[in-house]
Amino acid sequence: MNILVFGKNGQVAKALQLEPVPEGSLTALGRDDADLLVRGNAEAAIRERKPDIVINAAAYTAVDKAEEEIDAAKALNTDAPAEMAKAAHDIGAQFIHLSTDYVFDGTSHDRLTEEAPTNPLNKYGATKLVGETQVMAAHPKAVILRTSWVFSSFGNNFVKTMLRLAKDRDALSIVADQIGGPTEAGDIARAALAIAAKKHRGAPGSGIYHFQGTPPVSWAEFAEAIFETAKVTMSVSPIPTAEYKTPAARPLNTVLDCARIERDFGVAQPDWRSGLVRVVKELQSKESKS
Ligand SMILES: NC(=O)C1=CN([C@@H]2O[C@H](COP(=O)(O)OP(=O)(O)OC[C@H]3O[C@@H](n4cnc5c(N)ncnc54)[C@H](OP(=O)(O)O)[C@@H]3O)[C@@H](O)[C@H]2O)C=CC1
Ligand SMILES: Cc1cn([C@H]2C[C@H](O)[C@@H](COP(=O)(O)OP(=O)(O)O[C@H]3O[C@@H](C)C(=O)[C@@H](O)[C@H]3O)O2)c(=O)[nH]c1=O
Repeated sequence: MNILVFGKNGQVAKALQLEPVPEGSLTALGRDDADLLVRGNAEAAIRERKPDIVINAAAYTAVDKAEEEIDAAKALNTDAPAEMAKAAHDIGAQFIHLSTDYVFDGTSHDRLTEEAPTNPLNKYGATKLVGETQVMAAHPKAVILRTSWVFSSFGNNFVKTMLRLAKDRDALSIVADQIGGPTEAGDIARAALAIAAKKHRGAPGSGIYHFQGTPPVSWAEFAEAIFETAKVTMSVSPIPTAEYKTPAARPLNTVLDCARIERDFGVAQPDWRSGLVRVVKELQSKESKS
């Protein structure tokens, strides 16, 4: 099983590169190998390497900046995934793509199934949603993992932001009315590889699958858990979204129903608290070495 990953230096791609690939190999490509802003690069890379499976972990993930840089967000989140899906389909490769809880508007009070109505509030979510549709149109057997609130010891994420802010602050105001599920990049990588192996052996599942850490929390509760795990003293004041102004609007409730992925691929919902312990340990060990 030969896997080609796009997004080499991103959180999920880095986690993928740390996992063992039984009976196979994994090659990751970054911006220097294939700049995805240039049409045709993704297709050329897939045709040249002829993998069994393509995993797209590249994206434009700067949610606020995407409001301004719409062309780049569309190129990365819509056009490049569509091109990859078509090229993968053409050479007979499986395709696994990642999407986001920000395709929802967050107004539902229920757990969101894969069929729940979408209505992105921001450009990042909108470009990811069209990406989902185009991927499935180009490659009907593709798998799209919709995940959320990704954290790891690499790149940019909320855990690293909180620990960075704690260096010169002893109090933070954090939104408490946005509820979702933090998801460790390592858990996403293991889920994607388990699905890749099953699809490679001919397992039938395809389409959109929700995959999110549990239990559901607010960003404020997540921040409390981060400081508690890292043994950092910090006063967290819960605030409503209205009091934290950002260029891009964010959805309130994005608690995802993850039953389908367990039913079709036997992938259980991970407990983010275990992932947080691992990631805080990794960050503290990196810091003690620097
Ligand atoms: N982060 C999150 O909280 C969430 C992420 N997701 C989805 O999961 C997936 C992975 O996210 P995550 O690992 O956090 O993403 P990251 O932002 O950590 O990584 C994205 C990668 O895309 C690469 N990239 C950006 N522009 C280009 C370009 N022009 N050409 C080639 N590569 C480029 C970046 O490269 P470089 O390092 O060179 O900039 C980076 O390595 C994405 O699809 C994202 O939408 C879903 C829900 C939540
Ligand atoms: C730094 C900070 C953030 N916040 C709020 C802002 C926002 O509502 C929430 C999270 O902030 P961030 O900007 O770090 O997270 P954000 O970039 O919105 O994270 C999203 O990224 C994309 C890629 C996804 O796909 C989503 O699933 C989600 O993970 O916390 C505070 O309330 N206080 C603070 O001091």
